[in-house]
Amino acid sequence: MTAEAALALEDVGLVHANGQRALQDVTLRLAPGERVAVIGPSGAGKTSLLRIAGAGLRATEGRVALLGAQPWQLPAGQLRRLRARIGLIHQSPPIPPRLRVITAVLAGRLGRWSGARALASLLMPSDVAGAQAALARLDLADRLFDRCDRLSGGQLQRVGMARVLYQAPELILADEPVSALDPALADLAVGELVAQSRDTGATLVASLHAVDLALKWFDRLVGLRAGSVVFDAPAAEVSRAMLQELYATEGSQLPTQAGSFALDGLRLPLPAAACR
Ligand SMILES: Nc1ncnc2c1ncn2[C@@H]1O[C@H](COP(=O)(O)OP(=O)(O)OP(=O)(O)O)[C@@H](O)[C@H]1O
Repeated sequence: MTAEAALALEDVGLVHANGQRALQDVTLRLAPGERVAVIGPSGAGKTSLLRIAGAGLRATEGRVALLGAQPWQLPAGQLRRLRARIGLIHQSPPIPPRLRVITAVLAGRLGRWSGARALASLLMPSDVAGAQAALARLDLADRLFDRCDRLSGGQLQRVGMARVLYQAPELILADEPVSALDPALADLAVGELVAQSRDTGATLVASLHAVDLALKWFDRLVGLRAGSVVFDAPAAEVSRAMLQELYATEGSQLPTQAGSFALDGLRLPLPAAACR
């Protein structure tokens, strides 16, 4: 395992505290700036994988290197600083309901600010333009001063994403970031995550339910099923047979933004490779 990978997992396994195995022998290596979508049926282990990648959960087997460090060997202060270089996007962002949108977005940089600046920003938002610009990218600039508990689930998801765009981390880990968005907004939002990675050089890993979104926006797809990597391939090489095998437990349907569709009647604008 060398230091230059943005993320390296080697033979990683995870058994949850209740004995449930979530991951087995997962080996993945991402170069800095790489963009990877993790796809797979429900329960495949996508969330578990991202939590391990973000040093939120410790693997029970194997080795993990994150931005050149081995997170679980760091003292608490260094682990905190490492986590501040990672942007986590959750399906349901853990944002206190009474917080204003602007404060939630500015919180993206709390880990990098001094204690005094962080406290001052909580009392009096310091970078209104910066927060507004991040929200505008997700078509939410008009909700800047709203309270988060006045937002819909999809709006809240976009606030969580704006927070990470504002944070500008080196590694973005997005766990089903667009599950509550309509197809047009989902496309916009995933496009903005990809643009952020292109513009800043950030490495991006996103778990996605919608196969068409993954194929459209990502260079590389990792298919996960029952805790194991079924394939790890450039998007252009992901074939219908590979997807069929990955989603075999879900019948003949592939999950997409436009709704499930039968593999046999594949008419969606998927890259040519996926229609083979
Ligand atoms: N905290 C937990 N305790 C025990 N088992 C868990 C826990 N979290 C997840 N699991 C189990 O680990 C396996 C993988 O779950 P995980 O949430 O990682 O899958 P997923 O691919 O993200 O699923 P989904 O697409 O439905 O969100 C599942 O069998 C799940 O039941």
